[in-house]
Amino acid sequence: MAQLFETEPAATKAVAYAQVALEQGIDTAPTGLTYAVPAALADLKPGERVRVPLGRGNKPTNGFVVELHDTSALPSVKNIKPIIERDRHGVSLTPELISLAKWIASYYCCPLGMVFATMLPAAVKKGTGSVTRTMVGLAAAPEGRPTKLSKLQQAILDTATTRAAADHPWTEIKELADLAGARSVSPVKQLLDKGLLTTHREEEVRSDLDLRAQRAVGELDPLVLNAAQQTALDHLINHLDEGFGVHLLHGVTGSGKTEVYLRAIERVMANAHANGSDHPPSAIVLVPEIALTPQTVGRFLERFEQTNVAVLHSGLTAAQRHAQWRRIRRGEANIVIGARSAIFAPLSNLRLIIVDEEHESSYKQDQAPRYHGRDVAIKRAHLAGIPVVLGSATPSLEMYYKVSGSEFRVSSSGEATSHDTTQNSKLETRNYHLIRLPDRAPGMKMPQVEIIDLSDERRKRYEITGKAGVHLLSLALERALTQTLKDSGQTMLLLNRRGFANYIACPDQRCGWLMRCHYCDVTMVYHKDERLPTGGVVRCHHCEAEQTLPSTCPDCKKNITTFGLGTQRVEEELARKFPDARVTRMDADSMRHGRDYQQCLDAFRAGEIDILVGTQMIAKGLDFPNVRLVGVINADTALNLPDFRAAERTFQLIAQVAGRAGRSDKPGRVLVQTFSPHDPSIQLAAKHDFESFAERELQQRAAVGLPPIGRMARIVVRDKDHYACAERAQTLATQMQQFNADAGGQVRLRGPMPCPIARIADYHRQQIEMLAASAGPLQTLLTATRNSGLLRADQHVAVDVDPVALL
Ligand SMILES: Nc1ncnc2c1ncn2[C@@H]1O[C@H](COP(=O)(O)OP(=O)(O)OP(=O)(O)O)[C@@H](O)[C@H]1O
Ligand SMILES: [Zn+2]
Repeated sequence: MAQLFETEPAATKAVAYAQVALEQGIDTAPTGLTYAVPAALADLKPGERVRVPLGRGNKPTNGFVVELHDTSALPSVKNIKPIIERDRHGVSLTPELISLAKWIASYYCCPLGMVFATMLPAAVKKGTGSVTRTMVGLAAAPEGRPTKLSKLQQAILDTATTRAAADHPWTEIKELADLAGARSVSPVKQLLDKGLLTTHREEEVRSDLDLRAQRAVGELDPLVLNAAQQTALDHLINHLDEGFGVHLLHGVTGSGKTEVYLRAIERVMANAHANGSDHPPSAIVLVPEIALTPQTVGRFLERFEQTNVAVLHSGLTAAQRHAQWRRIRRGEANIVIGARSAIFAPLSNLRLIIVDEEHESSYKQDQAPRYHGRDVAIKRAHLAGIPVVLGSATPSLEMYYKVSGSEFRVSSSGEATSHDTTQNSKLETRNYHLIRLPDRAPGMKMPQVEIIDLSDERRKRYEITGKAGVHLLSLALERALTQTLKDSGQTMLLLNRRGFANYIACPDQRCGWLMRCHYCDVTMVYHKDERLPTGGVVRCHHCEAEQTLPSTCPDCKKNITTFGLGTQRVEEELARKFPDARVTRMDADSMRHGRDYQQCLDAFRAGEIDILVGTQMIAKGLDFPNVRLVGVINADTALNLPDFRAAERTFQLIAQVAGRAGRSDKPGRVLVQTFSPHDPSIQLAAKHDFESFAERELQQRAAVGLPPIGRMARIVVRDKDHYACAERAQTLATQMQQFNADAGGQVRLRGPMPCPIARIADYHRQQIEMLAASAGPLQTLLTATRNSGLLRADQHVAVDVDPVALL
């Protein structure tokens, strides 16, 4: 260290001090470390990405400047290490994003630098695809005496002058020569030698993304909004300049929410000088997973052809993502459509945020920082003082609870009563609005949903055939399929489980052998695969471990049996029963790349597929007018999971997939097969009755203080060593109980206890669950625990605030 100062005193003399948050996240300094700013970097600004030395070995490490100070708050100024250099590609974040990052770091209990790292696409950090071009332009103050110029030299100088006047001061050497009619670049070089032209290096990211190809086709006729759409739009327009507000657009499936978003954005774009900013107005549209929602994206690209749209999602190559980000950062694109992380788009003058399908769990990131894209969107809107629109046919209970100004309070038995929640929520509801689109867009009706009792069905089959056993397709669904095929309509069949069979077992119940993963506490799933000599493979859906299918039980040597449902089995059953139908399966196994979805959906739209079988992937936002039949093979897959949101998920899945039917003037029909025909979430989904479902479910959650009425956080401790895991979890829990008691005991702590899946990928897992009446006490407890050094954000401990996945 000392040497560094002695050898380069002038360059490293500190002109200021910077708080730098390191991307790798340092738990002992969660908000960053102090570094000296050398004279060479005197113009450094907050938000810039820099390289700094770390640790004894001064390992160069990336971080972001959070704040700059004239003096250092640290006692020994001598030992402060200097920043090495700024990011080679000049990457920086806007002040607005710095504020947002600070909130995320504190709310989700994650080191600030890790949040910054998450905000930037990896391709931007690596500079993938960037090339440096040498540009030439007129020299500001030509050196030397004017000399006589050749005709070509003069032509080039004139061209450069004209371009400069037209706001293009810099041109590539070759291009300038071409424009002036010179055959080679030598006259340009001569002018550079004479000092009449000068050079400048410009970085550019090359990528070949053609957004035009992704536009929706058709739908060119301007739609006339129906009354509810118009009311919704008027409401939004009225609030555009009213500052922060959350507007939940609860519109039934096919109610035309997209059209409302489009018009609201049109309005924002038209109002260029609304707030006196130099930058054009901009907007962000979040969609759950772009590969699954190509139609929504297509509609935006179609409508805003003139404006500059950028897309950000995992289907792009690294260079394409980098190029899109640069366009946004430079202000060339001002409408950004993307998945979760697009909420970090570095836009200036942001005026509106839209979160489509806000209930989708894919908005929650499952690694640190474990943020929820929708909630970050709300915070970003709050910081920017602008409206955010959340759209869904099946709103999350979190959002519905907030906007409906619900009367639910945590009951006395739930311990979690607190007066301050009531007051907070009163304050909050003023900014929260509910807009409803109760009917489908003109010309379409909600489909009729029938519930089919599978136990009844089993009995009927037995009476007819004399054979016991479960059939994937009920008689009613079989008949409906036959009819739909005859009418040249299309069908979607949902089964939320991949593979062929999810149980591989010994047929002898006294033996009871069941094939489990070696590394996880779950059963293995059998996948058929004709490309394999064995005809299939047994796979774990949690760690991806694979084995071959055993032919006999390892314990008692009887021939094994496979049972349980899977999409492959449905596909096989359809091939047997409807040999002439064109069937395609759409799940994570059959669709490996973004373009697979695109191809499959294009084929479906073109009518080349009669029956589309798939997991929840097919339930999302798709709009195909010829779908007349939707079948849910088994509505119970999510119902019995050990997760307090099981009913909510079941409701959403059924309501959403049912919503794919009848999206034209032809009526749609939906058949839902279940062993729990009287379950309220299934019953109410069949009636399209979201309100009753929500009221009922909220009442039950209130009774036990669960979210959204109470707030939850969860800590998962994992370790390959069972005892180390249990011990660490116990130490943590004991310490937390103490902190909680010290702070007045406002948090209900549960655990440590094994997670519902107690081992994944050979890691044992223990959890501690926290519930409180509001977020504040959870924050206090987590902060105290972190400050005590017990909550390192390493691979052994995961902190999850507002958890979505509980397994
Ligand atoms: N006012 C209108 N008149 C005629 N058609 C309309 C109108 N508004 C929307 N549509 C059409 O209705 C269909 C459904 O609209 P959209 O996909 O926006 O529904 P949605 O509310 O997003 O539904 P979901 O929640 O199921 O995704 C689209 O094909 C759209 O073009
Ligand atoms: Zn496994």
